[in-house]
Amino acid sequence: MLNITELVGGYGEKNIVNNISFQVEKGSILGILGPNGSGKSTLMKLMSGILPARGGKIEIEGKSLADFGAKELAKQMAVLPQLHAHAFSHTVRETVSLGRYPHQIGWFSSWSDEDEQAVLEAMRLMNITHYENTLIDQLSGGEQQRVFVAQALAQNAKILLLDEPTNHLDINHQKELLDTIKKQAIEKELTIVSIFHDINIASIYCDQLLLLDEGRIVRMGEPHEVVREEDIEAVYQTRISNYPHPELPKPQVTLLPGVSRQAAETTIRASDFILSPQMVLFQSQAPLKTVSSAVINAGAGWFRTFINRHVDMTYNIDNSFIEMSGFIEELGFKTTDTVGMMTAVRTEDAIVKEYEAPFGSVVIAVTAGVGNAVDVSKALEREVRVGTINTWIMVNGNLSDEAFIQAMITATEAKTKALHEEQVTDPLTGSLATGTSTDSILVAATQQGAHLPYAGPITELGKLIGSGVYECTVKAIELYRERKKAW
Ligand SMILES: Nc1ncnc2c1ncn2[C@@H]1O[C@H](COP(=O)(O)OP(=O)(O)OP(=O)(O)O)[C@@H](O)[C@H]1O
Repeated sequence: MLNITELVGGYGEKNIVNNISFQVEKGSILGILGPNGSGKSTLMKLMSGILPARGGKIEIEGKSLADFGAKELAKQMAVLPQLHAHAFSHTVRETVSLGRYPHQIGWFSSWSDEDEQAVLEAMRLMNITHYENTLIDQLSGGEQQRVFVAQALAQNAKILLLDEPTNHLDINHQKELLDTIKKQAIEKELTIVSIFHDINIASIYCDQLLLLDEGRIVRMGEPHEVVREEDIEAVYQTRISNYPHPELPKPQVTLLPGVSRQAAETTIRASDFILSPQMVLFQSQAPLKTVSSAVINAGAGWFRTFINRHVDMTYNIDNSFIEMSGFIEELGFKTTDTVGMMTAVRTEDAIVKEYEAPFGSVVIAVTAGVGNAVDVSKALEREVRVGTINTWIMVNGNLSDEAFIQAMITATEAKTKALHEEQVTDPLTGSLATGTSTDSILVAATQQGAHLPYAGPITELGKLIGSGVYECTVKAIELYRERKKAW
């Protein structure tokens, strides 16, 4: 375990690092974050003993750094510095072999099998074995970086201090290198401290993060405790936004640019919806922020083309995503820019209406087939039959995340109320239906104009969504029934 207590140090008259205390457990990675000049490299230099501390303690397994001889310390701690000065050129193998110097005895070479194995293993881990006889000077920056990490690994020290290990590396090599380092930390119980400029990568790979500003700790803890909008914005003095990693509980940040091309002013109009037997189509001038349960591009994203495609009742394709993508591309649209839904209902019968309010307006579009409606409270007792009500809520306004979710709740309640009003029953249970078995919903917004933080029925927006979805769903059901009668 590495234990730092009230560490102070700097250059000349000035203390750069002030009163820093933390511990790093075996098998874990601590990431150091902080803006340029915040003292990250100085802290590393103090921890490695390259720069003598002016106050505080650095202990490895309870033993003070000052009590280690140089070679003894090098067996405990390997350092990957930020800059590599080469007085003369070595081959890759020679450079990696330098990592073994703490293990050499006496003045004359005592190269052992263990040394050889450590060098081969380090080159293998960093995937540089094929360069072993190449001169360092002839490698790219990223390749050189992997050689220096290999040198640190060959040292077989229990503590690794890394200053921007992924500097110069492309995204795949960043991942490869950090996967390897993480694996080594876990399997060999290494203690790793690393400086990162990339907050997202640090969040993904580190167990603990330490955020430095002007030589002091602003915050330390697990990534969710440190990668917070307020702290990152204050320390880096830039606007950012937090978002969740799609697969891991590791918060991520993204920049909010100070300069960007002004988005074209966009208004969603019911009159711009095109209804045909093939589909309901709406194309926006600018991308709309969208959350949906569509077949194509479900979830959250920004899209310009919105399709509710008519398919035959018998449509049953294993990979509907690929088939639907083909349909979209054949029409000349881009799948990456399109939200696509399907329905067996006649799409030319879609109900599309526009509702005005002081804040802006909402366009609701509904297709409803209720022949196989479902009483969801009895869903466990009944077999599943396909049926679809597709509801789109498109808002000329700027919605918060809460508003997107509340819009879905409000719309779902309004849909169910419409089914009750129309006395739609579940054909299998005979009770009042609440929806159908594969209903889909979409909320999209221009994110321009009025800020709309909420969309429950207590708000103007919620009132429009509630009454609009109710009205459109009632009309869509009535039209669906008329068509059925006519057949
Ligand atoms: N050898 C030195 N002599 C005097 N001052 C130094 C020396 N090295 C660094 N400094 C100063 O110490 C402060 C902290 O520098 P340090 O390199 O530790 O920051 P850092 O957080 O690693 O920055 P970066 O992200 O730019 O690498 C800076 O103001 C820097 O000018």
